[in-house]
Amino acid sequence: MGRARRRHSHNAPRRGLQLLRPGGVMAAVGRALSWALRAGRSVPVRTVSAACFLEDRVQKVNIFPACSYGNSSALDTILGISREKTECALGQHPPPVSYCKVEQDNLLVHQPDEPENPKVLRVAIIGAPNAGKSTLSNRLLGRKVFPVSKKVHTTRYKARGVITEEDTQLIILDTPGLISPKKAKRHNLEKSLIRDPWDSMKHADLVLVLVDVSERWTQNRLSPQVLQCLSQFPQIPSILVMNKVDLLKRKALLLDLVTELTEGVVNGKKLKVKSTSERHSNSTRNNPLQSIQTCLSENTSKKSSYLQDACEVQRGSGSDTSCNVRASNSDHMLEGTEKAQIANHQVSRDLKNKKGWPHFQEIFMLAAVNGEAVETLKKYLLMQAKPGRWEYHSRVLTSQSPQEICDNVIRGKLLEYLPQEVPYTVLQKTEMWEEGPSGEVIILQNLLVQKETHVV
Ligand SMILES: Nc1nc2c(ncn2[C@@H]2O[C@H](COP(=O)(O)OP(=O)(O)OP(=O)(O)O)[C@@H](O)[C@H]2O)c(=O)[nH]1
Repeated sequence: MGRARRRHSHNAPRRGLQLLRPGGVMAAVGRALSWALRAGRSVPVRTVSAACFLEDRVQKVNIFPACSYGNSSALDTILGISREKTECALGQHPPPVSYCKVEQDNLLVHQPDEPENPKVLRVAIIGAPNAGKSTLSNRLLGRKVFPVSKKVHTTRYKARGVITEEDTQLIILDTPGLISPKKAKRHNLEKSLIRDPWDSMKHADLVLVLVDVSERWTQNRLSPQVLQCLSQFPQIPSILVMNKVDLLKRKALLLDLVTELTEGVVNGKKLKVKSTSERHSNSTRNNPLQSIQTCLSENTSKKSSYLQDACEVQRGSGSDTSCNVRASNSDHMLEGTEKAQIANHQVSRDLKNKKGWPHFQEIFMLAAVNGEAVETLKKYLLMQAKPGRWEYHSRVLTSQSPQEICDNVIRGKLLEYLPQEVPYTVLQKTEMWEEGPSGEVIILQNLLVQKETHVV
């Protein structure tokens, strides 16, 4: 879609694309956005799609009747919210970036205002599609800068989020969900979905592997693509983050999952599972895990409440286990040469029976959606930062342009509310981007679909 969008840079719809019709999908999309963004009402839509405010303010989106683009006198009418209300909303939710591209661009090239002894850590977040990478990134940043939806492949390309606290800068590299080139080809997905996670790894000081523990079929194994990524960059320290713990009814299951996902080894030490009852009675045989706690590291501050409630895992003194996974050249993912395909096949075969990674240095369990234990993870990440130059000015929150954020927010909502494959083929075309009377941004975007049937 990204490539197509770049190609399609003008008003006239290209062959195969339809400008959405009055009262058709447009209205449906209008309603979808309206619901999604809790505008509270939907009104007939003619050719204009949506007006929205950046980021958190997007909930103020109105679907409104067409007006002539750039007609500022119409803006007052279509805004539909009072100046006082807007000012209040702006105060509560300052935007993550300036809505003005030039201003954001200037900030991005601005000399970082680093202190005397700056520290930095670049964290690549990788994982299967829908694991919650963007949700976690947003939580860490404390703002919604990355798109989230319940459908897979919401994130289409890598983007950076920046957290600056005191002398430390964390750069969060949010990536598309890892998928195999075969799958990408089958579903005609953009190359960025294959390329970007690998690119992010190249720039990372630490890799955060996110696993959705609520997903029954994949909760106990890392995907072959994740394993491939890890084995390609074994020198980069990695941590395992088990997400969506809130959805897990039986928290004790976490204990088994940790063992499988780590092959029973964390930070070079064998995990020794010990029940709480064993601690008290010195006998596990007759006492299955009942009330269990975890203690994955000596650093107790890293424990999440889930871990504490779930199980106790004690590190034994065993030595590091060797990993049989052979590294492959990531370039083969991009070039698609015959040699690369053979290498890829070989690695896939090697990884086929492998489920976990025995080189994680820490484990976290959290629920990104409600922020549970995310602060603990953030503190840990800040502590991992090493002396190094900041990359961004402390006022930068993301490397994305305002337009990219807006496109993402709307795409996230389309994915959330339009059925099946429809949102994957919608092209977004921004027609208007203007400041409203109270400093809010009014954005009009046309949504273009590929099939006649999607118009109705
Ligand atoms: N219950 C629950 N849902 C979560 C949690 N974290 C994320 N989600 C939901 O999972 C879905 C996917 O989240 P995303 O952040 O878009 O996942 P992603 O890994 O970025 O997805 P891709 O763009 O496909 O790579 C959304 O509906 C989130 O609200 C969590 O901790 N608990």
